Amino acid sequence: MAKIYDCPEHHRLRVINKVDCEKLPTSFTYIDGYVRSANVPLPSTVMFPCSCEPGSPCGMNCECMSVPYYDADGLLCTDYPGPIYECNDMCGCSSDCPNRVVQRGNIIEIDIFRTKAKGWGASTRRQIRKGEYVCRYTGELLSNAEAEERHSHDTTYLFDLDKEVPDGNQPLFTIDARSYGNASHFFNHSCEPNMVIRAVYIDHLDPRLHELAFFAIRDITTGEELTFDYSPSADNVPRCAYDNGVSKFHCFCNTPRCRKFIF
Ligand SMILES: C[S@@+](CC[C@H](N)C(=O)[O-])C[C@H]1O[C@@H](n2cnc3c(N)ncnc32)[C@H](O)[C@@H]1O
Repeated sequence: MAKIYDCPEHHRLRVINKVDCEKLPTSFTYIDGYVRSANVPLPSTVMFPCSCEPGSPCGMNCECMSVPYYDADGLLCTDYPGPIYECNDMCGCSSDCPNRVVQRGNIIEIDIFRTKAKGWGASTRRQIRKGEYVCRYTGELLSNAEAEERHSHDTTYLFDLDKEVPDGNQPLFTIDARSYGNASHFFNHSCEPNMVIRAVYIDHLDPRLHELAFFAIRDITTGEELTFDYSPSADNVPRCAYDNGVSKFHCFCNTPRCRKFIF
């Protein structure tokens, strides 16, 4: 009973259901950017330009490349865990600068498909190289308090903007992808994922409001499900902590190193 339909309202997403008669929920609206709550300020606009030759791409001597986030092909150096500072509107460098990746937008076409045990999931329509940028995490930009109040029972669509928040401190803002978002709304959890998420700064340097972008951490084959680890620090938590009932979300990622629970 394979059903495949193009979703004009969901941009380039193609929806495939070979499992049941479920259709994509109409409560979800596709957006590539953000819906900003009144409680979220605009980011502070302080930016620093690099000093590269106008019109040419940055070279390895440029101060913005002193931490090489990307290689010459625009692939993320996946061992680098920190935030990425891309060249911005004040920089003179050209649009093909290797330090302008996320800002060029995503070019990977993604299918939404019905999984057997995890609801909807997302897969790639073409091969993705290790380090390749996949897409941003988009949705409603809320204050952390607003997000907690809305979804205290199920936080799986919430992404705290906490990449620069010291351990133990609360982030100020959160992205909620439950009702608005792009293909990342459908990214499921895996204990052995094929993507990571990184903080990215493009047109501002406000640490409270960094962007979030997904990158492949290994080569991904055509048709493969796109996944990330919802709880990466849980790798260090002994399984007995889950067995003792601390966690409640069962994981069906079905990978050899599955932790059995998402969190
Ligand atoms: C952010 S949503 C992902 C998209 C979702 N599958 C859907 O149908 O819209 C997170 C939800 O997907 C399901 N999910 C994601 N990863 C899972 C996994 N590894 N095992 C079981 N359920 C999973 C859970 O229901 C979770 O609350």
